Amino acid sequence: MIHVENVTKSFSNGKGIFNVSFRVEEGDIFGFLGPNGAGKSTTIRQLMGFMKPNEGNLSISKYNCWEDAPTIQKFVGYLPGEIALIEKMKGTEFLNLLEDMRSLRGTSRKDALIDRFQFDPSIQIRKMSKGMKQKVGIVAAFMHDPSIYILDEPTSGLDPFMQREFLNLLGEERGRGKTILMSSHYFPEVERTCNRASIIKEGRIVRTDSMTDLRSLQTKKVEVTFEDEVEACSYADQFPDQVESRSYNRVIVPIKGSYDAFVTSLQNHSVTNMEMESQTLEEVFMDIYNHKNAPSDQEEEL
Ligand SMILES: Nc1ncnc2c1ncn2[C@@H]1O[C@H](COP(=O)(O)OP(=O)(O)OP(=O)(O)O)[C@@H](O)[C@H]1O
Repeated sequence: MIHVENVTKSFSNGKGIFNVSFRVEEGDIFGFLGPNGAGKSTTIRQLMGFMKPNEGNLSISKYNCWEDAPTIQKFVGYLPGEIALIEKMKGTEFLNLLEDMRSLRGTSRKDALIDRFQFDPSIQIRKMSKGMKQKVGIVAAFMHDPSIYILDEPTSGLDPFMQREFLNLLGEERGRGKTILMSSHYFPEVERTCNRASIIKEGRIVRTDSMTDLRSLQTKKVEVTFEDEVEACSYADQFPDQVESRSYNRVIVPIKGSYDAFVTSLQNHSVTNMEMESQTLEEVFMDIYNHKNAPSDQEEEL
């Protein structure tokens, strides 16, 4: 549905994005995750046809993002990272103008969205707070009920309550079969919302995976309590590669992926208690980001 293939866009200062590839399939909520300056907006601007790549191809459905930019800009629900609204207009005037441009008067979801995000659109845009402007941008991106959304840091400027409301809306849209690409630098948001994600660092994709696969990279630490110290020592001696540490009758066993070997290792040992601690997905992302978990060739996995 959304294809980014070997895209390079470099600026005169040497920054930009380099050989970026990923695919968003129909019905995905796809997270595009990276810190400030990683290249998220540069990629998204090319997807919306505002910028031409130096190399590579970007397409949405059957449309080429550069050549068919007007078509793409019409049917995609786009929320820019830096919202440039017509400052002297009132929110209502701006949204009505969009409704007219899209021939939607009376049929759009505008009023329901304004109610949902609880703001007063009758205020002049230049007098609105950042969060209010963001809400106007959200209404503008969602009101024509598009089938594809491209959202650049959509929760930026929203308070936690409104962030939750927005993520609920994304879940509902996904339930209606919509395809969503959203950039974020906030790990828990992507963990909670997306089914797949790409991680971008300094203009290059570090990894693309399903959330399920990213979760399987979580290291769990199991603290096993044996009946007595002799039993714990016997276990630690038998499985020195599995045991991270031992203290009296307890051992710590880190596990990544399958539990089979761990479960088998406990046979014939007298265990009285087990407690498990999981790495958060944010820690997994940070490991990937710092290359501890990245595939050795740094190729993305599609
Ligand atoms: N027009 C431009 N001219 C020169 N450098 C640019 C231009 N646009 C972006 N850059 C640089 O390219 C890099 C990627 O920027 P980009 O805005 O895509 O990052 P981002 O991941 O969206 O960050 P943020 O989360 O801060 O919005 C940055 O180093 C930025 O300074």
